[in-house]
Amino acid sequence: MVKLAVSIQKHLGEFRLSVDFAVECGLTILFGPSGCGKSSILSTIAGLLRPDSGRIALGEEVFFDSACGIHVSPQRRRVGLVFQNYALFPHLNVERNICFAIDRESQDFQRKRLRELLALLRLESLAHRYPAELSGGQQQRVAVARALAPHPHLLLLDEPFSALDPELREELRDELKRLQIQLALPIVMVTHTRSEALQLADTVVRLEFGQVMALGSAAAVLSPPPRTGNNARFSW
Ligand SMILES: Nc1ncnc2c1ncn2[C@@H]1O[C@H](COP(=O)(O)OP(=O)(O)OP(=O)(O)O)[C@@H](O)[C@H]1O
Repeated sequence: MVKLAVSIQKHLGEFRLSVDFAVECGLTILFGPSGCGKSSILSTIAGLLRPDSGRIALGEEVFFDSACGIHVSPQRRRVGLVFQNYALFPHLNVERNICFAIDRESQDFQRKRLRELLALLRLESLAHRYPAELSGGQQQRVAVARALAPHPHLLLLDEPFSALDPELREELRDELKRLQIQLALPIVMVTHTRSEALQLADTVVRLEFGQVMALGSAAAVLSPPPRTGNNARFSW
């Protein structure tokens, strides 16, 4: 199985991120309270944020290694990233939002890949709608289709369900799990919702104050909180 290994340090103003973890690829959840460094970790894996030092590798592919002077550009990492707000282009319809991310080998290739992605994310009937004409869940599916378009080796999701109502969250969690299994694609997802982590995770990395506090199965890492302490910051 491919392993994602992240061992990095980064100063962000007063905040110090210092994490060292390796996960077998499946669905990994980065879990922790607001401000603990989850999104910053995703950004370093995607290549949008450069660590001060350390190493990031996915299997044999080294994305970053300060000791060897390696910093692969985001475009060359083959990492798909879905932001919290989905970041769709408002002036492009669903089809064109997705096509934007498909390698332009040929028109036939592009049409074929577009059909595959529309079917995979169940978006066929929405292909000509604009983002403003879609529900939050539909926008999220378009964002995932766009992230998958260039055949990434890793998919990163930053709180993908945060804007959705509870019923839709449940449905889309199931869809995500289906996708992950169907595509055998490693996924790293950020959440601070415990139920989400319990339902989805093969591995949970629990973070606090820019550091890894625990790593393991969801059941092991997310055991019920003690009665005292400041766990109120988590969504238990
Ligand atoms: N460019 C920056 N300059 C200074 N501080 C930053 C910068 N980016 C992030 N930070 C700080 O780094 C810390 C970690 O931020 P990050 O967004 O990674 O946390 P998070 O766990 O994803 O939070 P949330 O769950 O609220 O999205 C925060 O304290 C944040 O204020």
